[in-house]
Amino acid sequence: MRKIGVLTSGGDSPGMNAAVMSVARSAAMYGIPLIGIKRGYNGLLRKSANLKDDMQELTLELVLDIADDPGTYLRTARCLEFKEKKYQEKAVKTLKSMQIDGLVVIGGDGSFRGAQALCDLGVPCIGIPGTIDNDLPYTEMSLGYDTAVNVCVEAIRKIRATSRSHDRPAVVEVMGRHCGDIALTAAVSTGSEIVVVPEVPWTVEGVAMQLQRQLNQGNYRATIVVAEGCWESMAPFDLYNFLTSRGKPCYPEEPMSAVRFASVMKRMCGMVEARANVIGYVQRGAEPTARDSAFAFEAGNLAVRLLRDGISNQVIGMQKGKVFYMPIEKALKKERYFNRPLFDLVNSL
Ligand SMILES: Nc1ncnc2c1ncn2[C@@H]1O[C@H](COP(=O)(O)OP(=O)(O)OP(=O)(O)O)[C@@H](O)[C@H]1O
Ligand SMILES: O=P(O)(O)OC[C@H]1O[C@](O)(CO)[C@@H](O)[C@@H]1O
Repeated sequence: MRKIGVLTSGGDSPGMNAAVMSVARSAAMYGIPLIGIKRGYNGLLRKSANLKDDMQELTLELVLDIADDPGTYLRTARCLEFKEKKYQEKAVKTLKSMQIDGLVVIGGDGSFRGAQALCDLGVPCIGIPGTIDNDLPYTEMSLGYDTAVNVCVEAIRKIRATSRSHDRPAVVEVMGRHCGDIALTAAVSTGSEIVVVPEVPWTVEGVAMQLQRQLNQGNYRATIVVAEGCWESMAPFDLYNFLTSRGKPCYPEEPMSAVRFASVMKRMCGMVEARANVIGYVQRGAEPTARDSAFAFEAGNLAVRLLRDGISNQVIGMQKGKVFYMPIEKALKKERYFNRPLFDLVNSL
């Protein structure tokens, strides 16, 4: 390997910087110069006027202290045109011109598809899972998920404390576009009474009945944890007619949201108040937990060792507590498992 490149792609995730630091220390130890590529695959398409805005040599001096920092030092971005072959070929040209013989890609499944495309064009790539969503079925851990869950748990505990003081239920929206893992784990870890996720179809009336059951039991401060993407799996509901007929302004085409959902619950269950909280980007911009940082450290080193040893087109993961690797193509074909029994348990107690 003359040089190795590293990039972060997709949504940022806590632990990405720790992985870059580990890649840098490992590359330095094996005597391989390391180039940091900026803003995901955009950097490989050389969109900036100055080379240094697209890539820079990552010396130890630059990255030794970034491991604990949230966000990603290399910046990240979505680069939609990279799905097209002509742009992938352009990236290969850039890599060749920079004498970069191998690439470490830190990101989620979309980023891994990009890495697979580069592998198909002859560029050795290794993927490190970095997404808070935990939607990569081949691995038990993805950088940022543990941190995101812990941020949610801390927030929900506080929300439940004030909900308890005021005897009023709360709707808490957490991240997860197509994946309800953050919502489910956060709900289980906080004793929240109801959880709603994109994986399981649901009705507004059904959740109102669940909440009513809690109220009937004297639990006036039940927490409904909803995953950001759960509105997609909601059965059609006439929000406009429901809210406007009950004196709450709403426009005809307005979609459901945590705030509107809390309003609907309040009116369906005849409560004085129900409050919505959207935890949002504090989940993604948090400092990594020790668990995420430790995984990043091991994964970063393994990625460089694999490239050094001529092993490529692999993604790194965690299975039964051990770091391992497997072919990207195979990993992307794995079916995702959603813990339905746990989901049913939370909603049935
Ligand atoms: N099929 C594909 N072929 C080539 N590149 C792809 C493909 N899908 C995605 N990418 C590249 O990966 C980038 C990130 O993808 P995506 O937005 O799906 O995020 P991700 O890596 O899955 O992470 P997260 O879901 O956590 O945001 C895209 O903007 C694009 O540059
Ligand atoms: O940065 P954006 O485009 O708002 O992305 C949000 C999405 O990214 C994720 O945080 C994953 O990185 C999802 O949970 C969320 O739906």
